[in-house]
Amino acid sequence: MANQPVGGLAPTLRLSAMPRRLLLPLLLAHGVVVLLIAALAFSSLVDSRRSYEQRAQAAAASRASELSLLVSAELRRVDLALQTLQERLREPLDEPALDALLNRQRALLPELDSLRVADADGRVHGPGASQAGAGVSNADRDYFQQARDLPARLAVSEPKLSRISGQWGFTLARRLERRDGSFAGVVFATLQSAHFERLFAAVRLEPQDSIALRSASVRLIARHVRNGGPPAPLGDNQVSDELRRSLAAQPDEGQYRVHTVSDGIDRFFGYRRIPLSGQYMVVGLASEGYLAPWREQAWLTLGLAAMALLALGASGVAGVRAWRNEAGLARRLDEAKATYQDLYDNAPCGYHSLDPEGRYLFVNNTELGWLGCRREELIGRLGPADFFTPEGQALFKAQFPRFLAEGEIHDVEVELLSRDGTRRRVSISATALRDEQGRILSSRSVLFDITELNQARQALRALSSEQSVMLDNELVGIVKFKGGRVVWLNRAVQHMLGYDEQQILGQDGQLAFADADSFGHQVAQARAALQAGHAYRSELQVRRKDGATLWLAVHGALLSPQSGESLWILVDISALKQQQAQIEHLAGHDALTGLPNRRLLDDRLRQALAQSQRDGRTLAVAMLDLDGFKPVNDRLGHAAGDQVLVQIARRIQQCLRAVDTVCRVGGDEFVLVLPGVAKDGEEILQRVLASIRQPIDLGAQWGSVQLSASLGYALYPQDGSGATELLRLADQTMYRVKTGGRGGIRRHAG
Ligand SMILES: Nc1nc2c(ncn2[C@@H]2O[C@H](COP(=O)(O)OP(=O)(O)OP(=O)(O)O)[C@@H](O)[C@H]2O)c(=O)[nH]1
Repeated sequence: MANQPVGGLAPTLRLSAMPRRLLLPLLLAHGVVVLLIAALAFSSLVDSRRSYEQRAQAAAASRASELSLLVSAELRRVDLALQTLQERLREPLDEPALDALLNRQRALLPELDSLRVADADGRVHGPGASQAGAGVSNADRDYFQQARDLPARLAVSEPKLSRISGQWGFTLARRLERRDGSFAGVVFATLQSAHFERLFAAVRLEPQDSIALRSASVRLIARHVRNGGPPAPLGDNQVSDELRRSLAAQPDEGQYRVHTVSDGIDRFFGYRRIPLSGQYMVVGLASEGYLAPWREQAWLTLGLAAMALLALGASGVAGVRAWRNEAGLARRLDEAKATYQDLYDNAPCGYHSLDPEGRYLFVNNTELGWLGCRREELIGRLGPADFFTPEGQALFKAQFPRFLAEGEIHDVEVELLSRDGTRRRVSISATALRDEQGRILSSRSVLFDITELNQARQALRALSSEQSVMLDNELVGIVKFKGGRVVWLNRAVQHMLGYDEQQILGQDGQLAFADADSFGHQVAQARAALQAGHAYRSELQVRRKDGATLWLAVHGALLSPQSGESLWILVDISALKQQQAQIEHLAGHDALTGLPNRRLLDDRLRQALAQSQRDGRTLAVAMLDLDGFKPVNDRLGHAAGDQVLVQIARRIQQCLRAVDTVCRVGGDEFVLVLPGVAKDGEEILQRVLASIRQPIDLGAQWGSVQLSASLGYALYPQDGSGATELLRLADQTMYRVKTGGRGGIRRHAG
């Protein structure tokens, strides 16, 4: 099963997918908007251009109409003149009169190239006619024939090159009739193309606009293009097909658009037929001029569209960058999510979220491992309480109301029982997530495995209790000093010293010492050792509260140089000391009689010698051997012999002074050391022998015995100077007594 998303992080992390999903629609939307703007701009421009074109065509038609009126007015004036002449010439005039009449009329029409009359044969009359073309017949001219054949109408010629002036123009003519109505010729006026060209030049035009006057058969009469262009092919009837088609459909007026062949310029044309002459006024407005505002508008529109597209492009780029950034952010968020998921799942603690019924919503891998379950076995089905031991469940029940009330619990310790029966002690802390009404929606918990901690804690507890027992024992005193004052002590110390705790706390320890000097001496020694980093060991004889003394083995160590705390262990070694004394006593004394033995004799004798050497007084060393002791043993037994020895020893002691020493050095041999004897000390020795000779009562079992002793002695410094020598001399002397009959006393005699 795939890892579930980390509970609280999941909603945030899911946002990261949104920009990626939206990118394509966003780009498409950008594309649509771009197309829309382009389409709008295009459509606007097309509409606008069409409008400009329509306006151009309308303007062309309008201009054509205006100019046709202008030309028509010109022609009408000429026609009026022709009609006037028509009337006046009903009566034949002689040449001079005719010339005068024509001149008067011509003076009124300066635009005319010529105003003449042709007789019925076509011969021209009038001013300048004879010079210009005498004898020439105009009877072949179209206007002549028209005027002759159509009496009521103004005859209009096709454009022609004047035979007289050599200029292009056309002729208007009227029939002349005599009074009887017979044909008398024609009166005709010629207008030069140049006149119309000048007329047209006065019209305000754009540079490439054109104005043309064409005959009824569309031959070019006059043409004006403001900025010139190729020479006009006057008299030519080469026109565009569009014009011909338009004229076929609309002979009086119309519009069309065409690419002018002669100068290659695109124009909107309007034409208007001049009713009087049947000629056509054709005005061409160059698209370049007429569409100039549209072009400006087009540029403006295109500029705005371009700016809009740029802005859109920029926003698109920014959007893509933002997406990239967001994609990067999403990737980082995904990585962070993976990291957190990993942390969540593999954290060294258990995490879970529960629904309000206490069932798992989320659980991490660590906790799953603890429970020995798969995630799908738990989610929505079981809760952690299902894995608690009965004690844990009881604790959970007890804690749950508090959790509901406070919304959190901390460090509740329970035991989890995994599927395989493994017990694991965990510490649970949980917080509740509530809705606005305060109802619990879910809870989040963290569980720490404290199995080892608990074991350590139990071990520590056991150790602590062991330590308490140890510390609280009655035998080993433990006391802690800080700053030279007792800050803690155990009961053993109280028992040892006979003080209660409060009497010792805060004291410096002097109360256990007999005097301030010995205390000060100990403190100085201990301080020196501790400051040198050593433990301090010593055996001290201290004084109890009741005045009794006891021996303590003291072991002190500095706990912390910074705090100056030291711990002291006190062991009551009074009994040990006593035993030591006994052992030492035994080592130096005879076990049966309690008298010093030979080992101690050496010390005592040397001490006595030294003393005698110092004070110059006489030292007597005597060797005493019982007489007939063996028979006591033999007769009464060894035990009786022992009793005899004990009593003899006591008697000797009783005879001696405190400064004297009696040692048992053999079975029934004794050495007596008598320092500072007056004369030779024999008096004391005699008293000893007398004491020995008294009957010895051995009780009902053995009765009494009576013994004597032989004693030989030597004096220091008179007889010898060293201990060995004195002993040897005394021994030799005693043997002499023995051999001399026993039971006597004798001094070594040189
Ligand atoms: N009961 C007893 N007898 C001991 C002890 N030490 C030695 N003896 C005995 O003391 C006796 C000493 O021998 P001797 O000195 O020859 O005995 P004596 O009978 O006094 O002889 P003289 O010195 O020659 O008079 C021996 O029999 C030892 O066995 C002891 O501690 N207790």
